[in-house]
Amino acid sequence: MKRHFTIGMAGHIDHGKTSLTKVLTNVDTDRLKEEKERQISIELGFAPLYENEDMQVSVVDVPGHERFIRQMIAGVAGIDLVVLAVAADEGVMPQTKEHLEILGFLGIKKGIVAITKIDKVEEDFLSLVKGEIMLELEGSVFENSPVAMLDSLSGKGIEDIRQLILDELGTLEPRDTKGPFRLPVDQVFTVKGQGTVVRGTVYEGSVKEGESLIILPNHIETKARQLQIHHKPAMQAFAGQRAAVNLSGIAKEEIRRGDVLVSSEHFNVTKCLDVSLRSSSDLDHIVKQRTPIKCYIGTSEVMGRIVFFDRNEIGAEHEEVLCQLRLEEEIVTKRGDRFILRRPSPQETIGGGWVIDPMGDKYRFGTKTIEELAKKKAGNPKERIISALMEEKGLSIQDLIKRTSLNESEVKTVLDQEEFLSYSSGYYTAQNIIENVTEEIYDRLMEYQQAFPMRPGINKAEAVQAMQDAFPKSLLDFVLKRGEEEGAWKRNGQFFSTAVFSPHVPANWSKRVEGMLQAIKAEGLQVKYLDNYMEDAGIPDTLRTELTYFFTEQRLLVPLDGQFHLSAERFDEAVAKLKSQTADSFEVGAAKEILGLSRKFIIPFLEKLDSERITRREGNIRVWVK
Ligand SMILES: Nc1nc2c(ncn2[C@@H]2O[C@H](COP(=O)(O)OP(=O)(O)OP(=O)(O)O)[C@@H](O)[C@H]2O)c(=O)[nH]1
Repeated sequence: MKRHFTIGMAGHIDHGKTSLTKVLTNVDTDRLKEEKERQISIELGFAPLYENEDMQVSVVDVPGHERFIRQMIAGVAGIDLVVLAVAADEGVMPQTKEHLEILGFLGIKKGIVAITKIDKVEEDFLSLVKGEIMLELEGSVFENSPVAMLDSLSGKGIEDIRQLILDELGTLEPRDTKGPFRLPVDQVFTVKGQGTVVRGTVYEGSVKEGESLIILPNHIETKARQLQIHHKPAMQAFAGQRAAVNLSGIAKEEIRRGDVLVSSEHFNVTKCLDVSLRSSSDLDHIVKQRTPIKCYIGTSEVMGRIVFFDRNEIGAEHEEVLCQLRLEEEIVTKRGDRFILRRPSPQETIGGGWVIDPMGDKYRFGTKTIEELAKKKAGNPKERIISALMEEKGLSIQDLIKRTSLNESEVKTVLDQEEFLSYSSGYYTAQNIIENVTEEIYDRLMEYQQAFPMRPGINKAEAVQAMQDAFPKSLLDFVLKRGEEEGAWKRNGQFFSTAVFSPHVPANWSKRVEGMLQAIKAEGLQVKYLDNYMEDAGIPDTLRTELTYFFTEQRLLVPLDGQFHLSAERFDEAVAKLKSQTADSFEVGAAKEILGLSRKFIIPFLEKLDSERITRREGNIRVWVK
């Protein structure tokens, strides 16, 4: 398959980037009128450099002026190789250095040094000039890079650098064009008769004409109606290619630079990132805890703050710091993405680094958090999955792909291992999380039983409700069922209790309660209000509701109309007696006589029979049902 590469041009203002691009590609990237007038490249200029059956190469001419560093960051994201232009007559200048550092932050590994304007230096001095420049480049990505000596005006050295570029590109690993498609938008415009077009470098994956796409972070659905690569129609655009995508059904106002075009929901929309940060070696001020920053990531530029967990400030020490970025707006990112932080004003590079976890959380200040972040940073696929599961307890495959930035097959390979299991269709967790949830549920049952020994256990809905903030509901359902099957607890209707538990009166009250039940039983069917017996037995108010519930639930007493509570034994005897002395049905008068009850007691008693479906009332008579 054809490979696609983008080459970036970096270097100090006026060091010949645009001229070199022009002689290499025959395209004048300084194409805007304003640029022509001011002789400064304002917009990023892209031009095709080379194409054969195996590869297609384009150049992005990155402007050199300090003010335009933001554009350089947007352009460099997605670049395979950087050509650093250094004018022979000036050598390495301050802005060259800033570019070098930014390239380092952006993780650019391959470079070529183009020493331009060699016609401006005596030939005898050239090797000296070259030596000096290479000395300045020590420690940067260009330290061991091939060097070309050029005169862009006469074309001297141009064929050498073209060959160097192709040779270097040949040594690069192919970009992943198989994964989900992502294109950070850097330009949005309307084309007459076509509608909205966005342009950017395809970061990963590929896109086909007609494909359904999503614009993040606003989740707007759209379609790639047409594709263009370097102003020529194309059926498909691949990672590394600069592409223009004509989108259907979208107004220009709905999209802006910094938005990201994706093919699936595999990407995180986030405002809080765990990152590895290195400060700039030129940083001349202290960056304090929660300092406002401007974060450049992909093509987005968002204000935010740095949050440290093991210090309150950083200087120019350049060491790696694990910290967090809290942004004011949502961005789209995944693990491994590079970013640059700048001071909002005066504009100055603070540092840069890469995203460890795109979905950061609130953590405590202290070494424990740093240890966790270090683990996350080092994490192999399995550790990353475990760490995401530990935070969320259970996740779908889609969520795991987002959280870990692994691809689908990597996620599935890890989930196939025995430490993981599916608790609901498509949702996974780890065995030890199941154990933790089991323990937590068990502890809750024990606590509940201690607090309410007279209740049959904890109501399922209540238990799920109480734990739903910490665990997904379907995971709780799964663990409740599994614990029941394994005998960790038992279920009685809607109630769960530990396996050996049965509701009981607390030992210190059992004697009095027993006496009270005897007293109620002794009174037969003509009882006083339950409260009177409680009073007589010296049962405190606080216990009465629980006890009443217990008596009914355990069927020690049968409540009539909520006022009287009969001993269950006496109630059953009365039902048996009535049944034995009547035929299929009976009238109130007959029941009164048989049971020797006054109207005050017989009516609630018979209504109880109806409500228990022992009898059925039909006008004046009651028919036995069972
Ligand atoms: N003599 C000589 N002049 C050159 C050479 N390359 C570029 N120039 C001149 O240097 C000036 C700046 O060149 P550009 O190519 O625009 O430089 P640039 O780095 O793209 O500048 P910015 O885009 O503004 O950062 C122009 O006047 C060019 O004609 C060269 O090899 N020899």
